[in-house]
Amino acid sequence: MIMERVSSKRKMVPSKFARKKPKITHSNIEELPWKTVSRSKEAWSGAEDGILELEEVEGVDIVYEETETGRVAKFSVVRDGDNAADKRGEKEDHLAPTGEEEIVTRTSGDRQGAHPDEELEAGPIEPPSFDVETLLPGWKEFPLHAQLMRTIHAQNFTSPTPIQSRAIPLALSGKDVIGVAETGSGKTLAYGLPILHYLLCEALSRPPSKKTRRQAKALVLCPTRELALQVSSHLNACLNDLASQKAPASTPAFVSDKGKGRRERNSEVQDPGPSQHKPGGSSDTQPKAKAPPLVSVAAIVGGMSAQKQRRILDRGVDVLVATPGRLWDILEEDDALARDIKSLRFLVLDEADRMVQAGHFAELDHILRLTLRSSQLDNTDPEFKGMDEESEAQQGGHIEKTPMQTFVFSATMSKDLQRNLKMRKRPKAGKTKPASTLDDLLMRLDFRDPEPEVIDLSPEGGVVSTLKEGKIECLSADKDVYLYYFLLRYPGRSLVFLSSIDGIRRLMPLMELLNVKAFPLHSQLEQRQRLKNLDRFKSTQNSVLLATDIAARGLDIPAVDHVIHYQIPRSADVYVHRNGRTARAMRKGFSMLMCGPDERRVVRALLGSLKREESEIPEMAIDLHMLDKLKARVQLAKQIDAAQHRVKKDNYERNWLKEAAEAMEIELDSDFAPSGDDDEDAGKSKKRKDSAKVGVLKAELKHLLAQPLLAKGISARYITSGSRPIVDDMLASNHHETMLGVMKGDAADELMAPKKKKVKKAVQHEEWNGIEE
Ligand SMILES: Nc1ncnc2c1ncn2[C@@H]1O[C@H](COP(=O)(O)OP(=O)(O)OP(=O)(O)O)[C@@H](O)[C@H]1O
Repeated sequence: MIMERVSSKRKMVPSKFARKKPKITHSNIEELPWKTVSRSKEAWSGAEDGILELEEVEGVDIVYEETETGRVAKFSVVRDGDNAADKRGEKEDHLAPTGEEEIVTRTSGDRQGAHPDEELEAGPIEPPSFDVETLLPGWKEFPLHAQLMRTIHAQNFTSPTPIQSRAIPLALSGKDVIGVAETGSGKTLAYGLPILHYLLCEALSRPPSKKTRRQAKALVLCPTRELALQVSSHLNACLNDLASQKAPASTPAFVSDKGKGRRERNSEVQDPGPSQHKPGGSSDTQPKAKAPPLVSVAAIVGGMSAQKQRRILDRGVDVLVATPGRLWDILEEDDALARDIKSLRFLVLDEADRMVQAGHFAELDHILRLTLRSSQLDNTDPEFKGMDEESEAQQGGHIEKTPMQTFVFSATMSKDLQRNLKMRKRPKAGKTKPASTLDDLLMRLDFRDPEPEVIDLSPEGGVVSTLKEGKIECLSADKDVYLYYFLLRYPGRSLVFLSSIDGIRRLMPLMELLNVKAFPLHSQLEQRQRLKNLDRFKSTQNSVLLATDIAARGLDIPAVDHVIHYQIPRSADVYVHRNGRTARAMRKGFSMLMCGPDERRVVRALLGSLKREESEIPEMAIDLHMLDKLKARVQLAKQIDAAQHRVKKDNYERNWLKEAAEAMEIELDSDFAPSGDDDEDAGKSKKRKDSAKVGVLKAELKHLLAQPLLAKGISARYITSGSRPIVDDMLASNHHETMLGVMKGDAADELMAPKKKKVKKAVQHEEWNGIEE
C-alpha cells in the first residue's frame, strides 16, 4: 500500500512487499519510511495550496482500532527481511529531522479523489449533505455548510453557545458584528463559522483554476502568537471532517506538519469526507492523489521562520490568522498580499483592546488603513486616500471593491467603546483629533454597516457563572509558602499569573526544588519553547504554568482547574481575562487572588471598576499547622537556590575575567586571579566548600520532602487511634494524597463565609486606570 501525507504533501503507494513471510512492525506515523517524490514544475504550479512537498511511503497497512478516546489509526509496516531493511536504509536520510517547523497548522476540507490537474476540467463540486434535523437538532436553525455541521457534530457541540446563536445569523446575513461575551463562551466559532461557511460555499461554486494564486479573503488579527495559532487550529478543526473517518484502508491521506507541532496536531486521520467532492465522478476504488484543500487557513506569527511563512503566502491561503507585527513585516514586501488585504471579504479583530495595549498599534494601524475602502477614505485623512490611489494606479487602475464584513470580538469591551464602534465616529479630515489610541484604532475600522450589530452578553462584574473566586491575604514575603500550600492542598492544573518575568525566573527553581512540576511562559522565551511549555502543561494533569499576561487572553487550555493571581492584575480587564483561562465552556473553575497588604487598595479599585465590592471575594481557609511545615521546606529551598546562585555567579565572574584577560592579552592582577598555587588551591577549596554546602542543604530538603505531612493530632503510626484516627478516611479513599489527616476537596469548598458588609451611605468606587508595569 502507498500512503500519502502532506505538510506539505506526501503520498502512499500500493505495497510491493507481497512476498513470503512478511515481518510486521507497528510504527508511529513519524517513524514510517517516508520518501520524497520528485515532481515536475508544471505539474504543481499554481495548484499547491499550502503544500510544500510530496512524500510517499510503501508497505504500510493501516489498522483502525476503537479505543476509549475514539478511533485510532495504527500503522503496520510490512517488511520482507533484508531487502526491506535495505530499502529502509535508503530512506534514512530522508527521515532525518529537518529541525524546521511548519507554520500552516492545517490546510483542509480537501477535495479528494482527483489529481489537481484533473480538477481543473471539473465543474462546480457537488456539496456534501448532512442530516441536521436528526443529528444536530440544536443547530437546525443555522444554515451552515454540511462540512461544518459534520465537524460540529464530531466535536460534540450539540447546540450553539449564546454568542454563537446571536452572532451567526447576523454574520450570515451580511451584517457587521461587535460581539462581547464571557471568556470561554465560543466566540472563535461565532465569527469563524460564518466565514468558513462563506468560503466553503464559494469554493464549491467557483470554477477552480490552477493558474491563479489563492487570494486571502479573511484576516483574523490576534494580539498574541499563541492565540493566533490556537484560532488557526480551531478553524482548521472545523474543516477537517473527523466525523466520517471511513477511509478505505487503501486510500487514507494525512495532513501533516513537520516537527513537534505536527505530532501534536496530526495524529488524526483526515476525512476522505469531502470524498463527496469527486470532480469528474472518480470512483473510490481508484488510487487517489491529494488535491488542494477547499479552504485553507494559516497562521502568520512572529518567532517562527518568516521565510517559510512567506512561501506559504506565495502559494496563497483563504484565511490568514495573524499577529499584526509579523503580518506588517511581510506586507511591506509582499504587494500581492497587500492587494489581498485591500479587498478582503472579512476582517476580524479578536481582542482588539489588547492589541492596542500590546504595543502593536503602529502595525495594526497600517494594516487597518489597507482595509479601508475608497468610500471611507473620502471622509477621512487625505493621506489614506493618496495611499489608495497610489495602490490603484499600481494595479492598473483597478482595485476590487468587494464588500467587507467586519467582526470585533472580545470578552471585555466598555460600553463607551461599544457605543463608539456602533456610531463609527470617524472624524472628517482635519477635524476632531482622536481622544485616545483606542479611538484612533476605531476610526480605522471599516464597518460597512451604518448600524453594526452590537451583541453584549458579558456577565455582571465579568464573572462567569461557573467560576468561584477566593483570596488569600498575606505578607508579600509569604506568598511563596501560600502558593506552595495551595498547589499541594489542591492538586490539579494551575495557571499562576505573575506581573514580571523576573518573578517567574525566581519562582521556577524553587518549584523545581520542591518537586512541583512547573513550566514557564513569557515573552523572553523562544517561541518554540513557549509552545513546548504550553503543550507540556496541557498534557500534565498535576502541573503549574508560571506565566505573565501573555497567557491571559484567549488561550483555550482544556481543564485548567485553578487560576492564581500571584500578583494583582494591572487592570480589571486583565483580571477578567486571566480568570477566563478556567471555567470555560460551562466547566467549573476556581480563581484565587493573592493579596499583600500594599495591594489591597489596588484590589479595591480593581473590583470597584467592575462594580464589585472587595468583600464579595471570600477568604480561603488555611490549615496553619500544615502551612508551618511547608514554611520549613520553602525556606530551605530558598537557601539552596541562593547558594547555587552564588556558586554560579562566582564561576561566571571568574570565567568572564579570565576570558576577557586572555582576549586582551593581559595578565590578571593577583587580586583578581589566582597568582600562585596557594591562591589556586584556595579558590578550588572555596568552590568545593560551596558545593558541599549546597549538597548538605539539598540532602536536608530531600529528607524533609520525604516526611509525611501530617495534620494536627494525626499519627501516621497509629492510624486507628490518636485524637483523629485516619483509618476511616483512608478506607473511604477520601483522604488527601500528600497531607495525611486532611480530606480531599475542591478549593471552592474551602472558602470562608464572606465578611459582613458595613452599611455605607453611598459606595464611591475608585476609578481603576491601571498601573504601569
Ligand atoms: N457550541 C459549542 N458547544 C460546546 N463547546 C463549544 C462550542 N463552541 C465552542 N466550544 C468550545 O468552547 C471552548 C472555548 O471557545 P473559545 O476559545 O472560542 O472561547 P472564547 O469565547 O473565544 O474565549 P476567550 O474570551 O477566553 O478567548 C473551546 O474549547 C471550544 O472548542
